[in-house]
Amino acid sequence: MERLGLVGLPNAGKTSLFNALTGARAPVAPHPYTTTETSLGVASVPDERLGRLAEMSRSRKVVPAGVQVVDIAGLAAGASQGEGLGNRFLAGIREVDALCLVLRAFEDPEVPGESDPVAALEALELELVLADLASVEGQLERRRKQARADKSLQREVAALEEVHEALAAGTPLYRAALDPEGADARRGLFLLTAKPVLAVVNVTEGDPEGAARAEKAVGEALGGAGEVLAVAARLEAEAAELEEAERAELLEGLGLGAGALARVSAAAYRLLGRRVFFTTGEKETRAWSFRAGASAPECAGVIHSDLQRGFIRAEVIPAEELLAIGSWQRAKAEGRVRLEGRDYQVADGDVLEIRFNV
Ligand SMILES: Nc1ncnc2c1ncn2[C@@H]1O[C@H](COP(=O)(O)OP(=O)(O)OP(=O)(O)O)[C@@H](O)[C@H]1O
Ligand SMILES: [Mg+2]
Repeated sequence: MERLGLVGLPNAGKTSLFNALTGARAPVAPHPYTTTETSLGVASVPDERLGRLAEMSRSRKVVPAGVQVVDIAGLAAGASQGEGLGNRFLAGIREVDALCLVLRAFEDPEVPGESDPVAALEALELELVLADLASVEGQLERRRKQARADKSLQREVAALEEVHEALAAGTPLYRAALDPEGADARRGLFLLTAKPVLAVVNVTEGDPEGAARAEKAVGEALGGAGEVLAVAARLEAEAAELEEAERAELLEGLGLGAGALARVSAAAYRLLGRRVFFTTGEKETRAWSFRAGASAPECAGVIHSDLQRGFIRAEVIPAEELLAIGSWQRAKAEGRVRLEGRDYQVADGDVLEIRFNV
């Protein structure tokens, strides 16, 4: 499962957001460095097609797709030099697939710290860039020496130099315009700012104008490098403790729609290039996560390795089409369920039934 790491200054509301997304009850407090160990949880990805399919099939169980969320210790200025919980913080970030920058925009005199999301973004970016710069500088020296003897390393050196130049100018790699040719060489560097990002602006509840303003300012500062979502994390964390129906009612009443979980997990899915397909029957209806572009046997393997090994064919119909027809049997009888082979690229929202033989 892909991992989304919550990154922010102390007291930004990372754990509140973590609790809102995962339904966990990790400690939240108005003092910095409440979180010292990284905690892991799973955010389910709400999908309204799932409930409708389950209803159609009268399924006994419904299983949504998920994304792993990692609550990382707060970052302090100077973390790249080992300040605050410096190294622990950086190690936590290395292990995730995408970054969710949590930026404080709520006002609360009880909670120490600034409420300036753009300044917070700059502070975070500076630390991440400095950490990357330190790793690139070490490697660049070594590679330059090696390239004198081995000309085949020159391309790698060129890629490193390009990265070094961007970082030295203070630009995180997620918004640097880098030569696609150097992508392979860059992957081997495991740099923090090479990961895709999204930003959550943690706003005061019940202030839509303030939220829109903060969202816009951060969007401009990020320069289109990532999606920006305004979330009232404290309120959403409280809502996450309620029963599902009560929660939906509360969020609906406040004009928050499906809430932060739906918006943030959907944004993370887009960012990570994830897609879902469905299986549906009386036993269960389930959403399965796969990488965009995966073939039918690869998707079968997401369900079980036996299904990939013994893959024969996939029966396929888009969820919306199936829902309009109203039953799998009828869809089959009407010839609307397609039979696809090994080369079929599964599309987001496909309902699959795998024929296999082991
Ligand atoms: N949108 C909000 N409005 C008002 N208060 C908030 C909001 N979000 C979080 N808080 C409060 O801010 C304080 C810090 O929140 P939280 O513990 O989630 O931050 P954190 O980023 O995890 O901090 P740390 O770095 O110490 O782990 C808590 O008292 C929390 O209730
Ligand atoms: Mg915390």
